[in-house]
Amino acid sequence: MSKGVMIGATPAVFLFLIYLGYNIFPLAILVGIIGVSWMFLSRSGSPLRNNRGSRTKKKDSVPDLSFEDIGGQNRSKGELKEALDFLIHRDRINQYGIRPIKGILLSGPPGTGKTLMAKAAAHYTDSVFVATSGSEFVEMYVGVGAQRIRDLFQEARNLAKKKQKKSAIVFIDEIDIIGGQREGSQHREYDQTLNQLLTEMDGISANMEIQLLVIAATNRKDMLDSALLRPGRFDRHIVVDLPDKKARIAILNLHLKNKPLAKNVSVESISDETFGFSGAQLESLTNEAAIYALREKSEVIAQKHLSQAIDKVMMGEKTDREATQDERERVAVHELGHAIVSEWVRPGSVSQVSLSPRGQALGYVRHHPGEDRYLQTRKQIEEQIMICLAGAAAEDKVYQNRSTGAQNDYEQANRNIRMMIDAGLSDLGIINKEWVSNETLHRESSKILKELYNQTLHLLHRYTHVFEEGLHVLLQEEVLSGEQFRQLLKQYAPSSVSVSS
Ligand SMILES: Nc1ncnc2c1ncn2[C@@H]1O[C@H](COP(=O)(O)OP(=O)(O)OP(=O)(O)O)[C@@H](O)[C@H]1O
Ligand SMILES: [Zn+2]
Repeated sequence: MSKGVMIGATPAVFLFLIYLGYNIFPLAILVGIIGVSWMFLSRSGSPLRNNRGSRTKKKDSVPDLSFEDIGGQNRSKGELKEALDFLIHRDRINQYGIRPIKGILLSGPPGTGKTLMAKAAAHYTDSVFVATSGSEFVEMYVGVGAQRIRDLFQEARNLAKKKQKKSAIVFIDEIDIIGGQREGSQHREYDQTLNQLLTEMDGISANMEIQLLVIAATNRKDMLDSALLRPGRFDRHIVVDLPDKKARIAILNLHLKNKPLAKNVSVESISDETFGFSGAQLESLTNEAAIYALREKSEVIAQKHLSQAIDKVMMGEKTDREATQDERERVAVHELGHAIVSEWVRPGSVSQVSLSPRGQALGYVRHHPGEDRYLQTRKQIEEQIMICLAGAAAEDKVYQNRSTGAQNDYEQANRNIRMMIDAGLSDLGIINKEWVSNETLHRESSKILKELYNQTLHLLHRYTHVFEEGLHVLLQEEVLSGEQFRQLLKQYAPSSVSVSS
C-alpha cells in the first residue's frame, strides 16, 4: 500500500495529543499543530492565504482598526498599549530623559494577529502606517534591499507630513528573513538590508519632527540576529500567543457578528473544539461555515455548518480521493483503535470519528480537549503514548499486520517517550543525559514502546464487538459522533475496562 494513502490516519493522533491538552511544553505542541494545519491550509487553498496579499499592502494612512477589533490577546494588547503610551506622551518621556522606544518585536505563531496588533497600534497612536514583509526582500539584487528600507522610512515620514500626523509606524512582517542570524559571508545582500534597517533605527531620536516606531513580527524569534535585539533597537518583546478558550470565544464572536447565526448555536462548544486554532484559523472557520450554509441554501448558519468548517480548517477540504474498500476498512479500524483508547483514558473525549477523506487524511478522530494542562505524570504520558499506538495496534489486532499509516503516530509516541526520559520519569530515573549512552537511552525507549504497545494491544483485544459494530457504521455512514461512539462502547465494551483505570 502506498505511503501517501495510509498517511490517512496520521493527523488524528497528532490532533489527539493536542486536544487532550496534556502537554508540558504546550507552546512547542501548539506551534506543531499550527504547522500541521498550516500545511493543510496551504494545500487546500484556504481563503486565509488570500488575506495575505492585502495584509502586506505597502501604503496606508492611519488604519481603521482598533484594539477592540482584536479578540482575546489581552495581555499582549496591554503590554503593547503600555509601550505605545510612551509614543503618545512624548513630552513627558523627554522630560524624564527616557530614551524613546524605537522598536517593538511581536513574536508568536502564524495567524495570531500580529499584523492586526501593529495596525491597531497605529490607530491607537494616530500614526500613519507603512508596511512591508521580509519576503519582499528575497532574491533582490545587491543594494536594492537597502534602498527599499531607506525608501520605506522616507515614505513613512513623507506620509505623516502629508497627513499632518506626528508619528509613523513602520511595520515589518517576517523580519526573520532579513534579520536572521548571519553565517559567515553568505547572504551579503541580506546583511546590507539589515544594516540599513539598523542604521535607520539608530537614527531615530526623541526630538524628531515625525516620531518613528518600528514594529516587527516574526514567528521565529530564536532565528533573529542578536544585533536586532540590542537595547535601542527591538528591545520590547511582546509574545502574541494562540488564543485560550475565552479568547477563542471572543474571536469567534467578532467574526460571526456580521453573519446570520442560528439562535441555538453554541459558540462556547465551537471554542471547546478548536483548541490550538489561531485567530486566522478561527476567522477562516466562520467563513467556511457561512459557505456551507449558503451551499445548502440555509437561511442561517447552524451548528453543523460550524462543525463541518472545523473539520475543513483542521484537515483540509474533503477530497474525492477514492480509497479502495480494503483501505477504507483498514483506516476505520485504525481510527477506532485511537478512539477506543482515547475514551478509555478520558471518557467523553472523542467528539467524532470520521472516515471521510480530507486533505491528506483518509480518516481521523476529533477530540474534545481537556482542560489545558502544563504538568503531567508518568501515567498520563503513558496513556498518551497508548493513544498514539492504538491505531497500529488496532490494525495488528484485526489484520495481524500493520501498514505504513502509523508513521506519524510513532513519531508522536517517540516524542512523548523522550519527554518522559528527559523529565526523569522513566525507569532510568533522573538522569544526566551527557553521562548516559545513546545505547542506554535507546534501550529504555524501546522497552517503554514495546511494553505500552503490548498493553494497548491487550486492551484492544477486549473490544472486538466495538470494532465490528463501529466498522459497520463507519463504512456505511462515514462518521460516528462522539455520542454514537460512546453508545457503542456502553453496549459492547466489557464493563471492567469501559472506564479509565
Ligand atoms: N485576535 C484576533 N482577533 C480577531 N481576528 C483575528 C485575531 N487573530 C487573527 N485574526 C484573523 O486572522 C487574520 C490574520 O491575522 P494576522 O495577519 O494579524 O496574523 P499574523 O500573526 O500577522 O500572521 P502571520 O504570522 O501569518 O503574518 C486577521 O486578518 C483576522 O481576520
Ligand atoms: Zn493513527
